[in-house]
Amino acid sequence: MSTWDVLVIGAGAVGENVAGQVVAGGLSAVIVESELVGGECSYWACMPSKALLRSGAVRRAAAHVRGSGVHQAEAPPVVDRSEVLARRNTFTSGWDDAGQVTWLENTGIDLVRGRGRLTGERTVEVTTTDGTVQLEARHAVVICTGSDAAVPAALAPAAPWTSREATSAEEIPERLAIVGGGVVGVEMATAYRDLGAAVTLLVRGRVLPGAEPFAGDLVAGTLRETGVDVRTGVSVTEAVRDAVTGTVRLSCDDGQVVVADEVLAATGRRPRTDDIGLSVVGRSDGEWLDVDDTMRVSGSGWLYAVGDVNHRALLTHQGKYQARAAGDAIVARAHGQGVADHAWGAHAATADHEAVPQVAFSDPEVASVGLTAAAAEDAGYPVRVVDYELGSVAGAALHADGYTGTARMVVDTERQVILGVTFAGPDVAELLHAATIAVVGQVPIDRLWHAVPSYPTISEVWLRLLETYGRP
Ligand SMILES: Cc1cc2nc3c(=O)[nH]c(=O)nc-3n(C[C@H](O)[C@H](O)[C@H](O)COP(=O)(O)OP(=O)(O)OC[C@H]3O[C@@H](n4cnc5c(N)ncnc54)[C@H](O)[C@@H]3O)c2cc1C
Ligand SMILES: NC(=O)c1ccc[n+]([C@@H]2O[C@H](COP(=O)([O-])OP(=O)(O)OC[C@H]3O[C@@H](n4cnc5c(N)ncnc54)[C@H](O)[C@@H]3O)[C@@H](O)[C@H]2O)c1
Repeated sequence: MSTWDVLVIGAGAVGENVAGQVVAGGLSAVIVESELVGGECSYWACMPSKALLRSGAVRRAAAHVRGSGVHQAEAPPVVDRSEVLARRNTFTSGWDDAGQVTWLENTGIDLVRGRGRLTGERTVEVTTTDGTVQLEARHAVVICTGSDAAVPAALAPAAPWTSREATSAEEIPERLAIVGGGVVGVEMATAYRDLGAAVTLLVRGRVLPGAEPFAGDLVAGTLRETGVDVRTGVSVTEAVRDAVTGTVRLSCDDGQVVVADEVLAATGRRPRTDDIGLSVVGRSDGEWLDVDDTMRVSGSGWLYAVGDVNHRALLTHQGKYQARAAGDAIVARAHGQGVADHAWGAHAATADHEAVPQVAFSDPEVASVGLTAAAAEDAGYPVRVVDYELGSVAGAALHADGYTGTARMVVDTERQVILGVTFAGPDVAELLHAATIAVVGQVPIDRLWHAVPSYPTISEVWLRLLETYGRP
């Protein structure tokens, strides 16, 4: 039995951050990884997907500025597929984790390669290529095993692509059907359209159902205008792959049939907690893990669950935020120090509840933080919603000819603070952090009038939103 202060299972971005945080706090840490150090985000999610999207986004942006030399009729698709894929491959380091392993070594984090499983209080067995090893933690075990794509039963017989195949593909299918209109669905519809595939997006409800409705409508409309066959309110009931040609035939509940060369299941995630020994803490394998705000698994004093696996916010930046809180809480508890687990305390991931930022890098982008108008009303806040057309802002008009987009601010009228903001339009991603600061800081509306946006930037929409709301 080898012993460390903290044992982390899963070396995705989140596990790495937990381990880094506890080592910085003076504890020893070992991390157990069954695939690639760096996890989903580095090799099959954020990085390759954004790399696939970037070239098309640049070409689109140029096509919307007269005189750039790129004409609207020329974009999409991108000019050079193989260059896009090659650029994507540099961001995944060719699916080689040597660079991340060097980071672990330089940070003083030990690595055991293999599959980890809880065997008792603070003990983990790792199945390696050479057999099993037993590890023990003095203070805490942290589960950071992430999530896998959830494939609906109706699609499973056709062995669909998941986000892994979509982000690592070396060939672009001529016809790609995508099932699911969440973030993966719209981002991959945008990327594969830009790469020249004929894309059909099959959505059982609305596009981007978690966002403000105008955002999903704008994305659906733009995808349609640029050649994507977007069908909403439709469910796939059967999927069959032809054994000879490899083509996939999808039958839908409205009687339509879609034939494609490949189908992508973009239908959400399931926890990677199969067979990891959760009975040790009275839980069942295969469950999402409920945690308190310091990421401690409910009812346990030593087991933490951080990142996707706790299902609080399935985003890299939010998982890393949780990792900083949990890592520092583990260090404080190990040293017998107090833990600031009150709302917005140093050891509490309070922002997970009502202040999560997210950008969908679709065409156009959707950037949001905090509560939508509907979520704020459901939560019982007294709400006033303020909308402003981004195209009327001078900076946006300069940014792109015919700029189309909308900004929404959701205000708590009792406290006069902002509960949520959504921007939908070209290149809005970088606008988001100002909104995040306003929401997390609960900056009073009357003080925001003194935060002057530079002229002529798209950020001037802040002033327009305030003017529309009226000075309190
Ligand atoms: C297509 C796609 C695009 C995305 N884009 C973005 C984006 O742009 N921005 C964003 O913020 N988020 C994005 N996300 C979400 C983001 O990828 C996840 O939130 C993030 O990867 C979660 O990190 P994690 O460390 O919790 O889990 P993971 O990255 O999944 O890491 C878990 C690690 O644990 C290992 N593991 C699992 N079980 C065991 C075991 N028993 N023993 C040992 N090791 C184990 C796995 O091999 C893996 O390396 C995207 C997701 C997808 C699918
Ligand atoms: N840019 C980003 O931040 C980014 C990009 C991609 C993914 N992610 C994260 O990864 C996670 C997974 O993304 P996702 O798009 O797979 O999940 P999601 O939950 O965002 O969307 C899944 C969609 O599939 C639909 N769906 C579920 N089951 C279905 C079925 N049987 N048939 C038809 N439709 C079905 C749902 O209604 C939903 O609209 C998300 O939590 C997301 O936040 C983030």
